[in-house]
Amino acid sequence: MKNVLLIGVGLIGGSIALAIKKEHEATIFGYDVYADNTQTAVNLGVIDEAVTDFSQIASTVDLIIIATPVEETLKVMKRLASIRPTIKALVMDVGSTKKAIMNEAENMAKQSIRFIGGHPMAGSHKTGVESAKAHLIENAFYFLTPNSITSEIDIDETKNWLRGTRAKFLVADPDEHDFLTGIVSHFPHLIASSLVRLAQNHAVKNPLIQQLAAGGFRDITRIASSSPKMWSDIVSQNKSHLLLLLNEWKDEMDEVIRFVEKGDPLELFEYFDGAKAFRDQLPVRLKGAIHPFSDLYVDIQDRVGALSHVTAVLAESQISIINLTILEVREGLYGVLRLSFQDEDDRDKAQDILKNENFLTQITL
Ligand SMILES: NC(=O)C1=CN([C@@H]2O[C@H](COP(=O)(O)OP(=O)(O)OC[C@H]3O[C@@H](n4cnc5c(N)ncnc54)[C@H](O)[C@@H]3O)[C@@H](O)[C@H]2O)C=CC1
Ligand SMILES: O=C(O)C(=O)Cc1ccc(O)cc1
Repeated sequence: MKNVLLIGVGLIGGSIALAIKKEHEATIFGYDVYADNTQTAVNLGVIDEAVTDFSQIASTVDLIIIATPVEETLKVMKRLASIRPTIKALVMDVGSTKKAIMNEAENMAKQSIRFIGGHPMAGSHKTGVESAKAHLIENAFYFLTPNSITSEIDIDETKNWLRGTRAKFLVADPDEHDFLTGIVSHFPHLIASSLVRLAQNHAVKNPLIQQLAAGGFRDITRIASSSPKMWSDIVSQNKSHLLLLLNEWKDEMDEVIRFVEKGDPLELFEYFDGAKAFRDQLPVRLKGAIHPFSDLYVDIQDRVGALSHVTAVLAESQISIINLTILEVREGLYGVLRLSFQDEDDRDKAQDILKNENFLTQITL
C-alpha cells in the first residue's frame, strides 16, 4: 500500500486522485487551505483522509501532488523544501504554467528532491472537487517537464502513477510549454474575458445586450467563467509570452480595422475564409484536443414533445446528459439541440439511438 499526499483538493487534484485510486492501492491524504474542501472530498470518496497540516506526513509519503493555483504552487514548493527530514517522495504539480515552477524546482533539486512538472491539457471552466472525475483528462495531452536531476526512471514512475488518467504524455521544455499553451489557452482566455467586458460596458446603457448575448457569444466566452484566481496566477507567470501575443493581436486588429474601413468584399471574404479553413481542420474528436465534455448536435423540430422525446429515449438507455442547450429554434423551423455527454462512449451510443429514432445528428456544427 502506497501513500499519496494531495495539496489543493479541487477539480484537477480531485480528478487525478480518482484516476490514481482506479489503478493503484494507495491511501490518499488531502490538504487544502479550505478544510471544507477536504471534508467534501472525503465524503465523495475522492481522498481517504483529510489533513490540516502536511509538514509531518510529507516526509513519509511516496508521492506528493500539488494542485493549487500556480502562484500558490510556488509557495507550497518552498514550504516542502523547508521540511525536515528532507522529502523522499516524487513531487509533481498540475499547473497551467511551467517556467516559474521549474525554476523553483531547481531549488528543490539542490536538496535532491525529485520534482516533475505536469500540466494536463484538459479540464473545465468549473472548479472544485465536486466536479472531479477520474476520466476528466482521458485522451488529452499531458505535458511533463523534467528538470536537471530528473531521470528516465522518475519519468516512468510519473507516468505509472498517472496511468489511470489515460492521458497522452508529452515531454517538453518549460519555456516551450508556456509559449505553446500561451497561444492556445492563456491568450484566448484574455480575449474571452475582454469580449465579456466589452459587452458588459455596453450593457450598462443598454440592458437588452444581456438578453441578446446568447448563442455564439456564450460559446466564444465560455472560458471567461473560469476561476479568476487561477487565471490571474497563470497570466502573472506567463507574462512575457502573453505580452508578445497581445502586441501581435493589436497588429492583427489594425489589419481588421483596415479591411473594415476599406470594405472590400473580396478582402473581407478572404479573411474569414482563411480563418474558417484553419479552424475547420482543427482536431475535434482527435486525442489531445481540449474537450471538457463530448457534444452531439441534434436537429429538432419546433413542436410539442420533440425535446422530451430526445431526453426520454436516452434516459431509457441509461445515458446521462451532462448539459443541454437549444442553440436556435425559430417558430415552425428546425432548431439545433446541443447535448453534452460525460465522454465519447456515451456520445456515440446516444448518436446511434437518436439515429434509430430518425433524428438528424452530427458531432460538429
Ligand atoms: N481548471 C482546469 O481546467 C485546469 C487547471 N489546471 C491547473 O490546475 C491547478 C488547480 O486548478 P483547479 O483544480 O481547476 O482549481 P480548483 O479551484 O478546483 O482547485 C484548487 C484548490 O486549491 C486550493 N488551494 C488554493 N491555495 C492553496 C494553498 N496555498 N494550499 C493548499 N490548497 C490551496 C483551493 O482551495 C482549491 O480547493 C491550477 O494550477 C490550474 O492552473 C490545469 C489544467 C486544467
Ligand atoms: O475549459 C476549457 O475548455 C479549458 O481550456 C480548460 C483548461 C484550463 C486550463 C488549462 O491549463 C488547461 C485546460
